[in-house]
Amino acid sequence: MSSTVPLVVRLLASSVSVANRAGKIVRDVMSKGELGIVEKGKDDYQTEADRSAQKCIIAALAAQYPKLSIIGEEDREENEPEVPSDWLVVDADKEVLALTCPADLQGVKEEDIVVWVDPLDGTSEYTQGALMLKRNHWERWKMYLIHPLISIKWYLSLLQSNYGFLEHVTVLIGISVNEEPVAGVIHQPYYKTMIGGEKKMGRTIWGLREAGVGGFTPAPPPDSLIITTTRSHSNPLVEKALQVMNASQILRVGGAGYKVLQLLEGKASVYVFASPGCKKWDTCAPEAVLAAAGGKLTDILGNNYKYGASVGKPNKTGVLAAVNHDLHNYALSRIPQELKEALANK
Ligand SMILES: Nc1ncnc2c1ncn2[C@@H]1O[C@H](COP(=O)(O)O)[C@@H](OP(=O)(O)O)[C@H]1O
Ligand SMILES: [Mg+2]
Ligand SMILES: [Mg+2]
Ligand SMILES: [Mg+2]
Repeated sequence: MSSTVPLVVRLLASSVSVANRAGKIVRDVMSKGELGIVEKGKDDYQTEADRSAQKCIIAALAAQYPKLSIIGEEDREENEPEVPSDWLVVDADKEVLALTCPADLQGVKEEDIVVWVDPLDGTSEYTQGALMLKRNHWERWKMYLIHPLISIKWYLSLLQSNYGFLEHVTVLIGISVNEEPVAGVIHQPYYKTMIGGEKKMGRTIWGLREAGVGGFTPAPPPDSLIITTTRSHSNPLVEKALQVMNASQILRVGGAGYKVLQLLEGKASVYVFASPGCKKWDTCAPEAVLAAAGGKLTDILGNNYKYGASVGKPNKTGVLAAVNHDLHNYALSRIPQELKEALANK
């Protein structure tokens, strides 16, 4: 890899390749069927896929960039055992390597960078997707017994709905400099495309400040106000903020990464989550990619989160994001003062 390429660009290119490998780990754990679920707290789970994908990302990046600060969602063991050699990805995405680095980031050193890693965003959807897949095998056989034609149709529709859950899962790598997210990767392990009649699993979306975004086709926001929000972590405050938006539709999906993808692809106008619960690793990469596409992610009060190594990890005052600044302003103007205060005083 050419050392004339500025560090931030090289690190983003490496992160794209590492996220692809981590996505394969996420799929492999699911196919083996042994999820190894651990309950970390209320509505907060971890699986073997979260643990292994994080080990892969951190080991691969630390081996190439030893002075980086890397913060991952999952706890690390005191003496981490060595990872399999094929997890130590050294490739770097060629398209990203060719990007022009913003002038003020050209001299950035490893010591100036904090990388936020969410090895698997949407763990609830990952575990529920697995459960439904298991149930479907049984459902399939039951339906074959009843009527072969009906069963094929039903089975296909059931498969689609399961597949929909797994599509919410993403791998997030966010790169911050001077506390600000400047670049990021959102990898979607279960995104399916057909290339020349062959099925390809997974896609990787990236963004770099001033250079733009890649890995997908951006689309304008929908004509009417469509909100995207949590599927598995709602509460009365979250619902109150949804009511005041006066939206034509509310989409309830998993993961901060997936909700931001919905904004970028024109499926939703605004992402509203008026509650603590998300952490810096949930929002660093999505915020960077969204900003590179001209959008904005803040807390519910309209303030930016900071991503330095010593900041508190929880995003206590929620998330408000939109694909452009006008929509963000509109959504912010709809949030009543008492709701802002309720979150600020939590
Ligand atoms: N009340 C809560 N408790 C724990 N985690 C929460 C939470 N609310 C949101 N999160 C975390 O924020 C991310 C997005 O949440 P949601 O899908 O509900 O929008 C998820 O990340 P992970 O899946 O990486 O843990 C989720 O765990
Ligand atoms: Mg989690
Ligand atoms: Mg997450
Ligand atoms: Mg996670």
